[in-house]
Amino acid sequence: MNENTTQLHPAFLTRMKEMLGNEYPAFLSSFSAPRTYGLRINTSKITCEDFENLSPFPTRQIPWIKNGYFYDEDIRPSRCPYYQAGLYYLQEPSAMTPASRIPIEPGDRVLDLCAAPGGKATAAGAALQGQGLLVANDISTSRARALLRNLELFGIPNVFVANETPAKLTKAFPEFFDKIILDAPCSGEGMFRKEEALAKDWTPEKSMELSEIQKELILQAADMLRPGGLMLYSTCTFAPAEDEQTVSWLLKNRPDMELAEMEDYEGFSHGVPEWGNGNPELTKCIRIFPHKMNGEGHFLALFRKKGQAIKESSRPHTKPDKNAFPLIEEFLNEIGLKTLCGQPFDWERVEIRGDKAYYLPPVAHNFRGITFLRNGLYLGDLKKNRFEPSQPLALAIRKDEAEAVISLSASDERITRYLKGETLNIEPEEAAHKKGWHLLCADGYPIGFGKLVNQILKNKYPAGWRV
Ligand SMILES: C[S@@+](CC[C@H](N)C(=O)[O-])C[C@H]1O[C@@H](n2cnc3c(N)ncnc32)[C@H](O)[C@@H]1O
Repeated sequence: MNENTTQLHPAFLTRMKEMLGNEYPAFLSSFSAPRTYGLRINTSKITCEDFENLSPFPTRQIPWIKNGYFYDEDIRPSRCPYYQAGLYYLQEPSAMTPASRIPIEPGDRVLDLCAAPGGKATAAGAALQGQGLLVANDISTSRARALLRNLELFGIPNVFVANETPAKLTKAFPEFFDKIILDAPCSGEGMFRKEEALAKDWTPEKSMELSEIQKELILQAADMLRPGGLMLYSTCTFAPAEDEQTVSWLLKNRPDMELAEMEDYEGFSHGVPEWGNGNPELTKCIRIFPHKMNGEGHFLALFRKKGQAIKESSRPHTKPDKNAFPLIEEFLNEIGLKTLCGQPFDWERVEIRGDKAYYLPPVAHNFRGITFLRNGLYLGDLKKNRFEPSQPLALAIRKDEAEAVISLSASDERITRYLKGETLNIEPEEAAHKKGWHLLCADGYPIGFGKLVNQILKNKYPAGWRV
């Protein structure tokens, strides 16, 4: 045992030795290997090719994730303005795998049941390209807030961020979703290298306790999946009680659920039937071990619900409050915005609540009784005679979608100063107009709003977003 494995509980090591046999020494050695660092490109804002051309730091493609890149430990991608523009999400490479193995298409109705802080939900939202609906839920209020912030940073407009018990959601959404991600709370054995606290907190009883929760969650999630829909179950643990055994339990209790194949990669291992109830179908599950590939540790199972359901088309929203529209319209005209996330701006989706304006998801649903943090995109505030745009609106606008922009190079020190809340001097040739609302962009990618007066850009980057 080396210094990196002395923290590990002897019962954990004994179980891993039994599971891995002659691979066990390699598994142990992986604890002395450096951690892997990754970022995932937000393809709803930038293509991978454009990112590769733009990236100011070196990256290497993650071979099993189309839009994922490794970066070195000494790089701080969160300090780069592209991060504040929502161009990528920092995520451990194996944790990118679940969202990459469920085929989400624009227009789908997607649920991420245990979504905070948003590692999988941001990927699902980007795949939707503004069409369909993403319900992202977490039972913890503080974690749901972090989830909302990450979805806003990613510029995802068609989202409903809930803070509910899965039982309540199950009642509201019977057989509603085309795709479901259940990234369950787990003992986190695959994250021991990344988070030492998880290793210290591990007890032999923990997996059994968590597996009871996982069984309940997976049944509730199955209830919300429409026939013909797909559900991805994942954990970041190696414990069979939380992996193959949870999957076996669902298959046994829900004959309408079957396992589906996922796109393979040479470094993946597969589910082991004997670690579950012996069902040979369990080999369709994917396991990620740190001694087999450049990732920490994960388990994935993709389920299909048997049968077919006709996909309901989106319904228009009812009763838009048109009184507030002129102020919003005036603002949209001022910045020259006609589309949002590539779709024509749809006034039927504008909802006014109090003095706030929202852009509802294109899929209408009755969310009554559900505790939520956000329904749609927060557009901004209605003041007495004017409209103040929100930061989430700035981030939902795609490159070249607005006309009134000030586009500086990401390396221009004014971008850093803007992100700190300072006012900026802008040369006449740098701004689209002489005065008024502008969208400040880093290399064309929106960062936030400002108001130009006499070559001074008044900073509208909200205090809570500053770096
Ligand atoms: C593994 S984390 C999710 C990570 C997230 N999917 C991501 O990729 O960023 C599990 C989450 O489940 C939430 N959770 C725990 N128990 C839950 C329950 N009974 N129902 C819903 N969420 C739960 C936790 O608050 C936690 O945020």
